[in-house]
Amino acid sequence: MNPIQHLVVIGTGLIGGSVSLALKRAGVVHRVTGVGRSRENLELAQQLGVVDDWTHDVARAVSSADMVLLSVPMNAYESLFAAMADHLPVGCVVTDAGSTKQTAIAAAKQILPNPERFIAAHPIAGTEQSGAAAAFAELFDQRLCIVTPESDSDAAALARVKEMWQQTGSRVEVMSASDHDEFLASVSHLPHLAAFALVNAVSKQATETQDPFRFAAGGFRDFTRIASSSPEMWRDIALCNRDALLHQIELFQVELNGLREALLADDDERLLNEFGAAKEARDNWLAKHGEGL
Ligand SMILES: NC(=O)c1ccc[n+]([C@@H]2O[C@H](COP(=O)([O-])OP(=O)(O)OC[C@H]3O[C@@H](n4cnc5c(N)ncnc54)[C@H](O)[C@@H]3O)[C@@H](O)[C@H]2O)c1
Ligand SMILES: O=C(O)C(=O)C[C@]1(C(=O)O)C=C[C@@H](O)C=C1
Repeated sequence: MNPIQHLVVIGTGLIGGSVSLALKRAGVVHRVTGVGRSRENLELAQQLGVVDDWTHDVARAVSSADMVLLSVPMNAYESLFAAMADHLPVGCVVTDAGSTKQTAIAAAKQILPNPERFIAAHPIAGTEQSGAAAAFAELFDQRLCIVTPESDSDAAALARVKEMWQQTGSRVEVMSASDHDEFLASVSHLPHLAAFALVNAVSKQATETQDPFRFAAGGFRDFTRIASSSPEMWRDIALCNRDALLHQIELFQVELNGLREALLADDDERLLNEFGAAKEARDNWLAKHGEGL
C-alpha cells in the first residue's frame, strides 16, 4: 500500500485510536493527527503514542490530510461534515467507523462537496470500553470490516479505503448500506438493547434490604458485559437504525412470548426444543465463525 501521508482521526477513542495504532504497526501511515472534544483525552492519546499531534480545529486538521477517519458517535456526523466540507484538499478520501451506514451516507451526500469520495465502513470489532486509553493495535486482527460503497462512489477512493482497513488487520467485505443496517440490527444493536433492558429490569427490583445483584455471577456478567458500553454511542445507534431495530425487537418479543407460553402451559417439550435449537445455532456459529472472537 502507498503510505497514508497524513491521517486525521476525528474522535480519538477506542475505535479511532485503535485504527491509528494498527496502521502505525503496519508502517503505512506517516503522521496521525487526533481531533476531538476533550483536551484530556487528546493529550493522553499523544502520550500513549496513539496520535502524533492533536487539535480541536477540524478545518485546520483536514486541510493537509490525504485520509480522514470519522470515529465519533453517529449524532456528531452532520456538524463534523459541515466543519470539514470547505477544507478537504482535492483528492482527500474520507471514511468512517460508525455502526450504522445509511445515515452516515445520507449525511455525507447532504453536506460534503464530493460525497463520492466518502466511503463508509464499519469494523465489526470493539469492546465496552471508551476513550484513547482503551485503544489497542490488535483490535481488528482477523475481524470483519464491512465497506458500503454507493453506485457513484469514486473507484480510487474505494480501493484506498479497502486497503486501509485491510492494513488494520481486518478482513474486508463489501455490501450495501441497507443490508448492513438490517444484519447489524439483529446481531449487534438488539443484543445491546436487550442487555440494557435486562440490567434495568434487575436493578429496579433492588430494595434497601434485597439486592439481586449480590447473587449475579458469570452468566449475568457474560450476558450484560455490553450494558457497560457508552450510553451516548448507543442512543445514537438506536435512533439511526430505528426501523430495523424496531423490527428486530418484534421478532425477539415473539421468541420471548413463545417461551412464556411454554412456561404457562408447562410444555417441557417445547422448552427443550427451543433451548436445543438455540444451542445448536450458537454452537454452529462459533464453530464456523468464532475463531479469534
Ligand atoms: N465501541 C465499539 O465497540 C464500536 C465498534 C465499531 C464501531 N463503533 C463506532 O465507532 C464510533 C466511535 O466509537 P468508540 O467506541 O471509539 O467511541 P469512544 O467514545 O471511545 O470515542 C469517540 C470519541 O469521539 C469524540 N467525540 C464525540 N463527539 C465529538 C465531536 N462532536 N467532535 C469531535 N469528537 C467527538 C469523543 O470525545 C471520543 O473521544 C461510533 O460511531 C461507534 O458507533 C464502535
Ligand atoms: O464487543 C463489544 O463490546 C461490542 O459491542 C462490539 C460491537 C458488537 O459486536 O456489537 C459493538 C458495536 C459495533 O458497531 C461493532 C461491534
